[in-house]
Amino acid sequence: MSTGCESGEVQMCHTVYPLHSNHLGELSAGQLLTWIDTTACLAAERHAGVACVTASVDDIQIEETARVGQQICIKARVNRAFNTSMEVGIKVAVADPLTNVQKHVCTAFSTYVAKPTGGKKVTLKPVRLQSPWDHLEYSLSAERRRIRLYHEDAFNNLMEDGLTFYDLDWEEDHNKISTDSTQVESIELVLPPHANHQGNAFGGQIMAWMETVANISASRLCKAHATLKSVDMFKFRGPATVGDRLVFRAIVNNTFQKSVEVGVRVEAYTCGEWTAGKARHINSAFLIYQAVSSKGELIQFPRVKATRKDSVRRFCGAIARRKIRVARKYILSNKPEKPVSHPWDKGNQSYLSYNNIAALTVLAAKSGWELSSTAQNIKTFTHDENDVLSIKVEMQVTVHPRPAYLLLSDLGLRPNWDTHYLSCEVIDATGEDDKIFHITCPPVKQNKSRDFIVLMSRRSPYKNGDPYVIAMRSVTLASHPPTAEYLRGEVQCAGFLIYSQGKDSCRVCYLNQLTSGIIPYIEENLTGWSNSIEETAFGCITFLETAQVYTTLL
Ligand SMILES: CCCCCC(=O)SCCNC(=O)CCNC(=O)[C@H](O)C(C)(C)COP(=O)(O)OP(=O)(O)OC[C@H]1O[C@@H](n2cnc3c(N)ncnc32)[C@H](O)[C@@H]1OP(=O)(O)O
Repeated sequence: MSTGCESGEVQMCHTVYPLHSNHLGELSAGQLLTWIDTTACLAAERHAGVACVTASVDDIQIEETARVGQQICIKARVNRAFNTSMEVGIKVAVADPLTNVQKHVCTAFSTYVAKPTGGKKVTLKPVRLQSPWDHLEYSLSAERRRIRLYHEDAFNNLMEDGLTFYDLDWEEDHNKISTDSTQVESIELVLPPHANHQGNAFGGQIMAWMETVANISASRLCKAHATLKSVDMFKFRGPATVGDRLVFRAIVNNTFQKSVEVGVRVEAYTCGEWTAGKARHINSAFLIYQAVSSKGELIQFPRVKATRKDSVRRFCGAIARRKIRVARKYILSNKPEKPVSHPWDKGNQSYLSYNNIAALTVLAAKSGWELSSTAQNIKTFTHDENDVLSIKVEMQVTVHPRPAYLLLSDLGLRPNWDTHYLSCEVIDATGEDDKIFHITCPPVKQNKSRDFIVLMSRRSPYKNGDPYVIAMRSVTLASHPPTAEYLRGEVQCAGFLIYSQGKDSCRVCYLNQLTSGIIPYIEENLTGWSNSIEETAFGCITFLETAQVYTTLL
């Protein structure tokens, strides 16, 4: 292990030996979590100059598996010191000595608190910022801290909604499974090798034990060897010390299409507390597993049957956590985005119009949409693939599909039902079915108002059963360049598909493949602070049901 360079970075390198791996010869997730925690804590202590404890660990997505014989390199550094706590950023890579190929395993952010000395809290010195990267991480860490400290409130908000906004019987599915057989209980005694010199059990060791029981629980449901894909944000509520008995209880909370969430609760007891049955709840964590079939494909899971009060709470909790995870991933990602707008000129108009319709049709047909809420006649879904997040809102409307199509494709009417639209005017057109709109939207988070230049292409069904399609994507128009008045945003792929459901009823699906220009408008919804998506959908249904009378008169 190196002592770190000038920048305060601490590195740990290991060759993966059989003792670090599972029966498949892959580095065990528990061992990885232990190394991550140790390296990060040492980076924190290097900055603080005193002993530190792990307060919390943000979501970790594990992108690559390391195998026996490969080398793991963990780099950790303090991004920002707050008051008594600091954020440590960790990067893990795996290298194969035979091929020299290096791959990214995961990025993690942990918070460490300097242990009080002589009963007094230790105020940390600020971090010395050198490179532009240091400055970027410094400012992003404040945003991450905000989300971290509100994590519990965000979760509680979503749970309140979850119970009102999720109808467990929304689909008739007789293949739903019970998770009762996935309950696992295990006990560990904290011995000196599991603890630091002050006798506190290492956070990484506790995480490794949690992973062991969670893995057993997930494997029982998968009927295959489960692999840890991600760890939800969690906090260390209180310490465990040498001599404590730690009881771990795991159970599968919910399944998504190709993953399962396992919840693990850890209770600590001294010998006396053990006999008296007085538990200290020191940690709860939620781990996401996947499993591969004998054909090498990811196993698809049936839905979970939640009947008892407790299993309903765990079922809804898993959906709420998934929402927060997805939101965090996209809100905090600072990956550069390629511009999505193409110039709208005579040479490519038909191509852009075709592409507009085709992109929306392909987005709608994708598999892997995860349901996030159900409420009366509205269902919302998310789709998270290759770092692209999309949302879908399905609305049941008692309107013939044709008036719904005419009303929704007249974007000038949209400010009547969608508060995210301030104004919308036609600025160019090649006919009734392909129009360019200039849309303005209200400011979010003290930023300027945004505007969008959007091509709307619409098509009636060619044959019975096809939907009406209204597609939208950004284009650039030389006559309407970005101005100082607005932040110019972009729409990658959005719009409506309207399916007939009998004489006077239709299913309207709104889809949007999110870009950084759109995320600010639904960020609070994604993180559980508002129901703006559902409220807008209610507005849309009411608008269609009351306005249709006018279109039928046309
Ligand atoms: C070598 C390897 C060693 C590995 C190290 C370990 O494993 S240690 C072992 C595992 N970890 C533990 O045992 C820790 C158990 N937990 C605790 O002891 C305690 O919960 C705690 C010290 C972390 C926090 O205690 P309190 O909540 O009472 O303290 P207090 O409210 O004053 O908060 C102290 C600082 O922590 C921050 N803080 C509190 N909870 C937080 C959370 N979930 N995520 C991020 N930061 C948090 C606060 O904002 C504050 O920062 P500011 O002051 O900056 O505003």
